[in-house]
Amino acid sequence: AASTAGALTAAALEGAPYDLVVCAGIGGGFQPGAPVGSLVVADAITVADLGAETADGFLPVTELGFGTVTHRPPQPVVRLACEATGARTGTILTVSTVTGTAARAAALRDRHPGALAEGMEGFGVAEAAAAHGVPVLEIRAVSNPVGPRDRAAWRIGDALTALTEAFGKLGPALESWNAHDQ
Ligand SMILES: O=C(O)c1cccc(C(=O)CC[C@H]2O[C@@H](n3cnc4c(=O)[nH]cnc43)[C@H](O)[C@@H]2O)c1
Repeated sequence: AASTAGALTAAALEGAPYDLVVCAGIGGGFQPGAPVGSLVVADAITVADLGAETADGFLPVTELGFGTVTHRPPQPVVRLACEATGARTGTILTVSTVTGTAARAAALRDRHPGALAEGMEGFGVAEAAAAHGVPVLEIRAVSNPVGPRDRAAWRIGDALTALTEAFGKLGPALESWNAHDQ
């Protein structure tokens, strides 16, 4: 969030503001929707653990009466990105603790039925972009299943290769999008 805000501020001060912020990285995939090696583009970027724990369960900040928990990338950009890269689309959760048990994965799926992936940066990046009035896109290549911690199941190299290939297609596809028409 801090780096994104700094880059957006610097660009604006130089008179060359950005039209789009792209948050890209590897992530965990909820099974069976997002297998290892697949790509996910967010139609919603949702922070999963920003709130308060109560005796009756978790309350997101919005239910406490403040803040935001979801940012929605522009639909035309999501569609272009999916068409160009073959990515699936769904909610990408932002967590501050990587999920490491089946119980936590199930709890997240119960609370966020549309969740396909989780990562750690998307919501912070989206908050910074929103503060600058710039749209945001999040793309994740799935390096591991969301669930019981199993380092042997990580495929970071394969995920980074998939992400690199996707980026080769994303740039040209996004050039056909006019930020000012959204
Ligand atoms: O130690 C672990 O069990 C563990 C499992 C998965 C990922 C990590 C990381 O520290 C990676 C942080 C980095 O990668 C993204 N990422 C990748 N997989 C996940 C995930 O399953 N849940 C959340 N974030 C993930 C994350 O966005 C960071 O950039 C450690």
